[in-house]
Amino acid sequence: MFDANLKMEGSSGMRRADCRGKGGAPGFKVAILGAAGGIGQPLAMLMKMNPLVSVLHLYGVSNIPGVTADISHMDTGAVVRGFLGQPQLDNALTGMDLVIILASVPRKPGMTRDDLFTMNAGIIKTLCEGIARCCPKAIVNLISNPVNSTVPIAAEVFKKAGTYDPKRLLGVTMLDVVRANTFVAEVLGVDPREVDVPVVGGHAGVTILPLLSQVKPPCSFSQEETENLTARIQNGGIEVAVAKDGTGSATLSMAYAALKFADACLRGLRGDAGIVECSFVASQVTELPFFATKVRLGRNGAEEIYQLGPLNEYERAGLEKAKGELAGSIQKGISFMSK
Ligand SMILES: NC(=O)C1=CN([C@@H]2O[C@H](COP(=O)(O)OP(=O)(O)OC[C@H]3O[C@@H](n4cnc5c(N)ncnc54)[C@H](O)[C@@H]3O)[C@@H](O)[C@H]2O)C=CC1
Ligand SMILES: O=C([O-])CC(=O)C(=O)O
Repeated sequence: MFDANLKMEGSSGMRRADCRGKGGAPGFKVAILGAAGGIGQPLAMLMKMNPLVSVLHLYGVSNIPGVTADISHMDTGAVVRGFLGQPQLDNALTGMDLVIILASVPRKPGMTRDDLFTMNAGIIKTLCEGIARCCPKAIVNLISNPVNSTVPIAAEVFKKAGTYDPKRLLGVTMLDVVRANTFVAEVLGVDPREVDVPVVGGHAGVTILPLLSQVKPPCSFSQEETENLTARIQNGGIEVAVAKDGTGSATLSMAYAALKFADACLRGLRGDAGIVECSFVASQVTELPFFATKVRLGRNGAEEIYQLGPLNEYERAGLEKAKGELAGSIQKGISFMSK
């Protein structure tokens, strides 16, 4: 019964799914890798609701048939197809415009994101080799932790394959921005949708650097508010992982943030003007080869990378700490690929 979508690779179920797709709305082809996990399931649902998506490929190593069948019953435009296990990776990726990578292991309380390196580095390498083979022009949204190291790993894989385009590889730090907007709005007593906090650096601990002096609408915070807000934004991941008591890390807010970022990338691909979001990308803003700042998203990915803007003394000190930790995490990713 399920197999409407899984057996579809070469079965009558596939033919049914394809037929339904033929009259589908024009739009982009999106693959989610790790689609049956904690973030993957709600993200798959949100992407199925996104009118910019015409084809949605769900790839993973377990539970893909059920998630695919379930999502495919939603009466929205995107055609959904499931792909289970590494032998189906290439089919999942072929022809994709945007690939969102979640596949990996999340952390538990007491672990740092870096503790995930050993488990996740090899997974990211394999998936990126697939992207280089099957959809080298796709925009890649890399969510799997530790982002500060997985993005350099992905860059090295693409360089090795001769497909590297730094504009198309985007580390997702959107959840830091989402959290910053929410926590700042709480302090200001305003609607979070009216708040815009740039968060720069990377995606772990002190490398997450909210620029509270650049909040829009313009506002000011006491030193105590600045320190508390910065600490809460930097520790947002721990706050959720501790509350989940060992059962996982942030999934629902991350799916929301991933949708927000992927939608911005798709609007950029469509040619919309003025799409600006924060992302961890190859960068010359600092002496480090990768750094998160605001970037302008366009038909080719991150087409323009913005400078940091004026920093106050507290932020300048935060920047030095962030760069110290980031340098090691980036090097760890690069070294993994040179072994
Ligand atoms: N960038 C960010 O802001 C955030 C990143 N994350 C990270 O996102 C990642 C996913 O988190 P969750 O969805 O909560 O984890 P999860 O464990 O619930 O889901 C991960 C999925 O990946 C699949 N998977 C594992 N190995 C795979 C492989 N070799 N090939 C394909 N699929 C594979 C698993 O079967 C599972 O379905 C973690 O690395 C987590 O740390 C989480 C929250 C925020
Ligand atoms: O904290 C974690 O492990 C997951 C994550 O990256 C976040 O929630 O920001």
